[in-house]
Amino acid sequence: MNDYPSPAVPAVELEAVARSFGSRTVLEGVTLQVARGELFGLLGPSGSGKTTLIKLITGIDAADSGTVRLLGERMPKLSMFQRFGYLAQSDALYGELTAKENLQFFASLFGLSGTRRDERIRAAMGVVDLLEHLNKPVNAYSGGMKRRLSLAIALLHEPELLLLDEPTVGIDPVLRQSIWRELLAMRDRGTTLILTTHVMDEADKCDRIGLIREGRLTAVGSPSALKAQTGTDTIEDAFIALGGGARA
Ligand SMILES: Nc1ncnc2c1ncn2[C@@H]1O[C@H](COP(=O)(O)OP(=O)(O)OP(=O)(O)O)[C@@H](O)[C@H]1O
Repeated sequence: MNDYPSPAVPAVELEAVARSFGSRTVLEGVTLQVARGELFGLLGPSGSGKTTLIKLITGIDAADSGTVRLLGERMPKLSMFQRFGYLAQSDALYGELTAKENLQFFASLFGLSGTRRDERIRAAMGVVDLLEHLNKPVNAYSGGMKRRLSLAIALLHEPELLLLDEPTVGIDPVLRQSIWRELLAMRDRGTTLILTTHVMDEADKCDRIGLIREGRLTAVGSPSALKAQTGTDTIEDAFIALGGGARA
């Protein structure tokens, strides 16, 4: 018996999830299923609860009520840590170390070693176009390079599920396109991807989008279904019609 769930088990299942900080309700009544192999985008104004929701899915944070399941397992659960890749909104890197040393450190956490580790480091750094900067200390990296290195770390162990919080912020348009080609190729190989974005043309590339407003999931559907539902031609107009509004 392997420990992979059957494809019938959703990648992520949220049931009536709620989370508050003090007296402030940040998420309420969030129910959602993301299928395995799906590319799912979370959209919503700044402060609407996207990052909080991603953290609940990773198990970094726990819901106050409701259930969060990841690959069939009730979260939070520490042993699930190797099963997904997570790109946090802010980069968590060791500045004094080189990129390669950072990658080696995370590889050991993910249980990668030997030739496979070296191959994966080169492959992940190739995706983000940083191979020639492998031996540079991270302190000498630009903000965009740090973001790309963080993405390489999230991809390092070829996880079956990737959670990416604003993956292309600070990345130039050319590289953004090549990263998106890779994200779509991963999806086509069966990886589940859940990401947050404020970029409408990125939202358009998702299989389905969930719109969050003030902690509630207000609409879920494919980009074309959301456009049809609102009688709009662009996902940006659909987003506004569905109450997405401007950034707070
Ligand atoms: N640990 C915390 N303690 C208190 N408040 C928090 C905490 N984490 C998040 N919040 C609050 O919860 C709300 C939602 O934050 P969250 O980061 O989930 O929003 P977001 O949709 O990801 O925003 P952005 O698009 O700007 O990243 C915000 O008002 C934020 O201040």
